[in-house]
Amino acid sequence: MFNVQTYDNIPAERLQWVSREKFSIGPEVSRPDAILLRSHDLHDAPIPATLLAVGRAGSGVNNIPIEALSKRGIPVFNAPGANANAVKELTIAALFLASRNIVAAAGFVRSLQGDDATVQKLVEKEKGQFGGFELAGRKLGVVGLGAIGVQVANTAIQLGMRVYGFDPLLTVEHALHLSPSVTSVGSLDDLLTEVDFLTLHIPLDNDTRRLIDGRRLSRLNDGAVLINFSRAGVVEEAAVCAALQSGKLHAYVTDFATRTILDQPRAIVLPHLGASTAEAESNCVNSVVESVVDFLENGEIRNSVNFPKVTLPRSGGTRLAIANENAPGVVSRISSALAAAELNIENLSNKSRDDYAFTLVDLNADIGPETLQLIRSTKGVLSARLIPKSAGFFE
Ligand SMILES: NC(=O)c1ccc[n+]([C@@H]2O[C@H](COP(=O)([O-])OP(=O)(O)OC[C@H]3O[C@@H](n4cnc5c(N)ncnc54)[C@H](O)[C@@H]3O)[C@@H](O)[C@H]2O)c1
Ligand SMILES: O=C(O)CC[C@@H](O)C(=O)O
Repeated sequence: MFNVQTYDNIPAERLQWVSREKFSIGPEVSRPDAILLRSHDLHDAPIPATLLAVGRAGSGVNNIPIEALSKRGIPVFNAPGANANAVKELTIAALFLASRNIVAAAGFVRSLQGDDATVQKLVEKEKGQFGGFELAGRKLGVVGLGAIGVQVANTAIQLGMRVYGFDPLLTVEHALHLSPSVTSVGSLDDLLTEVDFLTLHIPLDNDTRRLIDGRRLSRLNDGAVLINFSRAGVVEEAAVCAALQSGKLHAYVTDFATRTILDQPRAIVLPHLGASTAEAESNCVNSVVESVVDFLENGEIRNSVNFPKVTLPRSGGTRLAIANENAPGVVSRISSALAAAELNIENLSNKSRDDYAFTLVDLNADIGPETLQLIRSTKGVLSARLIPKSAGFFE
């Protein structure tokens, strides 16, 4: 039985397909083998000694202490692309919210007092202050052409916008899905000088924190619109406020509420709603739970953000799942320890990614506690566990 502790109200009905004979799942579960969460911040929490995996039912992983978990040999899984359509749709909505002043206009109408005739008179008298502009022909810059950015760029092309994209780490997979009508720009500064709208679809990390600062905002066309469904920290908040106040920015549409931003009249602030659709929530939970279940039962790694993809068809015997440093000699030390215990390796897969590697070893016989301990204490091994012979993961 594996214990899976959940955070962020991940609904039990989304987990109905997971066998309760094999998995105890819920917020009250203790001594977790796995943690399943959305935006819950794990940075200041102690890492449970029992923990084998963390699953993020979403895309961004800045709420998870990736490096500390990696050093303990704990893979972190996410759900790449599973909420991209939901975020794309809200980002497209944001273009309209800003260009047609929809939030302020709707607020104005809602505030009107009086009978029909009075209301209609006021509407016709005041509507001029909410006049907008059209998207067709306007220039949109998309920063980050991953799962979300590609979809936003392609849909904006269909709306008749001229779209410019910037992503220094663009993958072949995402490039293949990008409309040929999107112009790829080689530097962020060059992209900024082109555009009327800028939308951000990048992860928050040490390279992207405050990426959009005062200097970069000053390169945008006057009256530009900034859209942020990425994370609050990818913009320099004080610079955004200054740009709103000076008119450099016509509007800032963001999914991330802070006191300062809420006090800006031309900020349109949403309550982190990008991925909040039934479809996205279901896709995210299904995707990440599938990865976590496969890892717990099989040791295989798919969709991890800190360890490589490793798969190995089960040959029926006992399996060792080992997280190790990506350093010379580790795999040979592991096989020497197994040979010393007179265990024959039937099948082995070792894959590496940056500083870390993961090794699956199928053995022809059961492994004793002393040998497992020996593997765990082998230089370069971060974690090792035994996966007994097992059939079928899902009911
Ligand atoms: N508001 C929401 O509810 C919501 C929902 C999903 C994702 N997000 C945020 O959006 C981010 C992107 O999500 P995704 O699913 O598209 O992720 P993704 O990993 O598919 O795409 C991110 C892209 O950003 C690119 N990138 C990284 N650093 C960059 C930089 N400095 N400049 C330009 N491009 C850079 C990467 O190469 C990658 O292609 C997430 O990390 C998360 O923070 C928010
Ligand atoms: O879980 C959510 O509601 C938000 C998820 C989103 O921020 C993500 O990074 O996938």
